[in-house]
Amino acid sequence: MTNKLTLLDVSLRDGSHSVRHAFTEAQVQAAAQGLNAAGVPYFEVSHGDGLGGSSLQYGLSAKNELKLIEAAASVCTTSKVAVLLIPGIGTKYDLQQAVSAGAKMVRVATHVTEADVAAQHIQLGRELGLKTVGFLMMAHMASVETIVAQAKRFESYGAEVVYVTDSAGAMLPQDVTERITALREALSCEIGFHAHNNLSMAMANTIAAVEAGATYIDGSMRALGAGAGNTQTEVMVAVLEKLGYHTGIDLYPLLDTATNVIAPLMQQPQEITASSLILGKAGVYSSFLLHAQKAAQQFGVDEREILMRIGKLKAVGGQEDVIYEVAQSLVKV
Ligand SMILES: CC[C@H](O)CC(=O)C(=O)O
Ligand SMILES: [Mn+2]
Repeated sequence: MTNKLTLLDVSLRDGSHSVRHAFTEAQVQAAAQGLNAAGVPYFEVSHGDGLGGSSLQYGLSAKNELKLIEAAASVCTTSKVAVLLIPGIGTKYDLQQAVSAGAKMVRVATHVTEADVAAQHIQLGRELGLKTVGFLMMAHMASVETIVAQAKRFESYGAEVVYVTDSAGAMLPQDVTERITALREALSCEIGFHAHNNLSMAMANTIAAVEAGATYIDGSMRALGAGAGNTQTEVMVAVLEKLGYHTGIDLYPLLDTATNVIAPLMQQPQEITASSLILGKAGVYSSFLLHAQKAAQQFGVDEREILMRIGKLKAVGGQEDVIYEVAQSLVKV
């Protein structure tokens, strides 16, 4: 088994949820400069919900994401800019625009049982010469057999890497090991893993993933991401190197960027709060957290109750409007 890993930093995309999609060009460019100096192979830039996500349903972006992609790409000599594309939110046209702005990788994301909606977008990624990745979200909601079947679809469309995505931060190391091992056995392409820290399992799950054969791993600086955030990139580099893996990343420029660029822009500490813990416990999409907080305030109800109900309803990405319906139903008359 190889000990070489490819790290992808999601601070400037998953972190967009945490700052309510308010990144500026200057912030993105400063972070991009640091990631490039550290030799991080790929980093993602876009609205938190991917290309085309800026909307009332998901939250309006302060700045045009194409300008953010351009600002990032213009300072990269070795690192490559990645974009997330959720079919139905982003379009093929959005992807073409992102490529003109400098994107070199696309991650086409679907709910874990809906890989079939990604065929055209994955094919387009390959036609455009992008590194093309399939991203199976809410992976805790499907059995190992289902994930394998869905991942095979991504691979058949042309995905070069398939990710297991723990969107709700609900998985335990054993769940990760089972899923990555099964994909490793069933697929020829590389396997990736994306964690959320809602149950404080992000690093443990990341280690389980690489030990089971994942070679693409996500993280975010200072853990800046939805819910309790992601595996912390700078910590992950130190831990993985200590375990004998090779990331090719220079730790000091990464630490400087986390300290001087990311920490000052954070709107709240990236910690495990009562509500982010409930995300993990109930298996709720991490990006629902701030929407649930807003709905709880608006209707005067307990945000933990909203999240528990959302978990029972098995709501998935794209159903943010259900959060407000649930909040309203909890109002005592
Ligand atoms: C809303 C898209 C989502 O944030 C993608 C992702 O990072 C995940 O599912 O964890
Ligand atoms: Mn995420």
